[in-house]
Amino acid sequence: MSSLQRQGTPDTSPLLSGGSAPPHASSSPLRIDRLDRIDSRSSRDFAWHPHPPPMPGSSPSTGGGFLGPRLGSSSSLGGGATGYQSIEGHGLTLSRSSSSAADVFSAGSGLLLREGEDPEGRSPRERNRRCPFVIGVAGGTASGKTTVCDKIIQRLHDQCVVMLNQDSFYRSLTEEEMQDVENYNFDSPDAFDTPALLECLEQLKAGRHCEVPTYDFTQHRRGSETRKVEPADVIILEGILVLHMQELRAHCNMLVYVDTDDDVRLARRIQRDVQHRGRDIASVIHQYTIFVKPAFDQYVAPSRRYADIIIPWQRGDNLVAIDLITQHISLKLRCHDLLRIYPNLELLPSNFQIRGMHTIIRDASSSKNDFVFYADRLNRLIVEAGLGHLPFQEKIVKTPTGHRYVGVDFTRGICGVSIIRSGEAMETALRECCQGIKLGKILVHRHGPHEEEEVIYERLPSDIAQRHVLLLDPLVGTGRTACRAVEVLLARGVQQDKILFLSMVAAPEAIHKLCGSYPGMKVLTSEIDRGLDEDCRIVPGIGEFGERYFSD
Ligand SMILES: Nc1ncnc2c1ncn2[C@@H]1O[C@H](COP(=O)(O)OP(=O)(O)O)[C@@H](O)[C@H]1O
Ligand SMILES: Nc1ccn([C@@H]2O[C@H](COP(=O)(O)O)[C@@H](O)[C@H]2O)c(=O)n1
Repeated sequence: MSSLQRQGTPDTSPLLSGGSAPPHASSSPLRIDRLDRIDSRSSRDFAWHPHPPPMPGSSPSTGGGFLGPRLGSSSSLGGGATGYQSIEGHGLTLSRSSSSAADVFSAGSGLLLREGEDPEGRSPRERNRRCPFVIGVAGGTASGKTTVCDKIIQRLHDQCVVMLNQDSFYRSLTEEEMQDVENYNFDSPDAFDTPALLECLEQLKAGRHCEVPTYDFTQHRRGSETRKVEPADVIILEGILVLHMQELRAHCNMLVYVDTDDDVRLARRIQRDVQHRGRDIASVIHQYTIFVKPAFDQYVAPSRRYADIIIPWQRGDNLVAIDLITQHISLKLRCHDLLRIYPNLELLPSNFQIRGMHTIIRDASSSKNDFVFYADRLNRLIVEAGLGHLPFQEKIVKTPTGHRYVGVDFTRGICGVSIIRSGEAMETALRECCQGIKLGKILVHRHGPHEEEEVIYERLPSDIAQRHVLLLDPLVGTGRTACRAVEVLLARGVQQDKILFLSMVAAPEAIHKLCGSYPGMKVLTSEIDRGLDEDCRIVPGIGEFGERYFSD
């Protein structure tokens, strides 16, 4: 009997508990590759779907793995790494990343559970889950994938996270294959029951539980038991071929590659397989040479190019990398909490152009010219996005080539109302988009952060009650001034569902107040910041917007 056939302790646990990684923080850089892809995938796929979401049809980039900017601990980059931005409280530096979780406030996880029949037979808990954030984690055998996932799960302790191991979906060997198990290639894609894994993944993404097989590495077959996995906010899919298999990658919002030197992996593998998988050293080395290493070179190493994040994992725990990943996931989950709670909240879809505009606008050292230029540019995008929410009517026109074009007609009867003084900075964008639009103004004054808001001045179109109103204020912090302005409009007979509130930056407090108090009113903002400081200023914020825009 070869050691591949030996009896031993079944290793069917979803998490290998063994292993004691040295608890020192590594200064290894985390190689960030295309965090923009994480974001673009996230904005497309990672949305709250009351019904099962559509299958994401992502087409992975084939760009080189290490071309992206680097991220490392502050010690590794030092102060000289220009162009890098600090993540508050963690001493991290990153480049091009979308945001740190520190910038965003958690709205909690107020699930909207309702009892009742579900046509798909899901429980209320299953039904009300949002579409989960899926992280694919790959890397060579014994690279530390499970350990990395374990650490991510520990850090996401306030979120509901489940793990799917590709290992659990190894096919059971037939009697014939068992006879010649030494020559069976467990590192080939054919060794896995990928349809079963996909089915589980799809069930979880649809908000349903799934039954995951248990696998016995000593017997090379599935156990009779299955493991029930409940739907969760975050699904971690881990395995050697997760990044290699396009059908698995397509499900992931974030792709992580755990990068560990071959010799380190072989040493870890020998130790693990001997201790936990009933093998002897000779058989591990034989299997490694004949199958594991060639398959690594053929499938696993090349799949690194699909990774958004590559984590060097040979020298202790790379906590910098783990923190960055968990911060990014928290950011996504928290933003979606607000979007899920308030159907009347809209976020301007982000991209690097928009992030770049925010960066200049938020930079205290930006010149007045730059501030105004980029504020106007961003406001224009916000206004255009806002106008897209107005009702429309079909309109058919004839093109110069004589063909029919079925289009839409812009809504008539709209007006803008700016909240003085910052809101007036958005008037330019509105005028540029809607020629000749009527504009009104409201001035709300508050003597101190805890005083009542007082309406000092209002000048509104006389027929405002018949109009759709775009209410403009680039910054909303507590939301109290904005609410007071909304009250003025309502008192003038404007219907709630004909008000569209447009802002550049909103604190979560303002979102709660505006969206919660006026569920009929749509609120559109470009970014949601972390919160308010003790003086009720938005953090990280923009500063005094009106002052920066209008003063000489
Ligand atoms: N950073 C590390 N330093 C030392 N040992 C580690 C480290 N990460 C993982 N290990 C050990 O290496 C072995 C393989 O790790 P594991 O996470 O199970 O790898 P994989 O899931 O990629 O096969 C385990 O025994 C684990 O405890
Ligand atoms: N019966 C089996 C099944 C798989 N293997 C090896 O497991 C490795 C994948 O698991 P990791 O935790 O190391 O990622 C893979 O390299 C297979 O060779 C096995 O030895 N026996």
